[in-house]
Amino acid sequence: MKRIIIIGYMGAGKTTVGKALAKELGLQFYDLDWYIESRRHKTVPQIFAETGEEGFRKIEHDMLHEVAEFEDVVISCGGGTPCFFDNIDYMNGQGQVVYLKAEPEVLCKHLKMGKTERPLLKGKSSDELLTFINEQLSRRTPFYEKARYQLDVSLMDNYEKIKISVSKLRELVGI
Ligand SMILES: Nc1ncnc2c1ncn2[C@@H]1O[C@H](COP(=O)(O)OP(=O)(O)O)[C@@H](O)[C@H]1O
Ligand SMILES: O=C(O)C1=C[C@@H](OP(=O)(O)O)[C@@H](O)[C@H](O)C1
Ligand SMILES: [Mg+2]
Repeated sequence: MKRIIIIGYMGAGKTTVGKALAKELGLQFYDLDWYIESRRHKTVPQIFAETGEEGFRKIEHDMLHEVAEFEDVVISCGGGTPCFFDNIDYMNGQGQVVYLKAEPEVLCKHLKMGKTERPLLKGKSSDELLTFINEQLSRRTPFYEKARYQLDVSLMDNYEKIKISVSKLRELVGI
């Protein structure tokens, strides 16, 4: 039974790489944010607007316990998932957890390119975004570093190289 769980900061490429990895391995792919949206019939920004971050974190915790029971899956979490409750310890007990790591500048670049709406970053200028990432990343790193595996994707920073990220990830996890 395979269960690979991908964590890391917003913009690291968890959703993108997780999906590509699942496809290559013929495993089912779950993105925790998408799962929450389909179970709650609401978007992540709507949930934040209606229940605040605190409400979102409770839902995220409960939904994590649903998806992390599924077998033969790749699960991509949200950037904050490992940093609340005992989520990271739970994930480590459930599967092979990989921290997708990237430099703040790379995260910033990805976040500006993507279309996904992220309530925590809304309305920030370029400078504010980089400052925010630096601060929040240093608070979150101790949680991310509890992952069993780490893969730095800073040097794999273009679409062709997503394939390389996937094969390095496979090598790392031994799958
Ligand atoms: N290795 C990469 N090279 C270039 N762009 C990437 C790479 N990984 C992700 N992206 C882009 O960065 C944005 C954020 O990726 P996403 O997978 O949503 O990150 P996360 O789920 O970690 O927040 C997306 O627009 C995605 O296409
Ligand atoms: O880092 C965070 O706290 C969040 C990351 C998002 O997921 P991605 O990391 O996939 O963007 C999403 O769960 C929500 O907007 C909160
Ligand atoms: Mg994502």
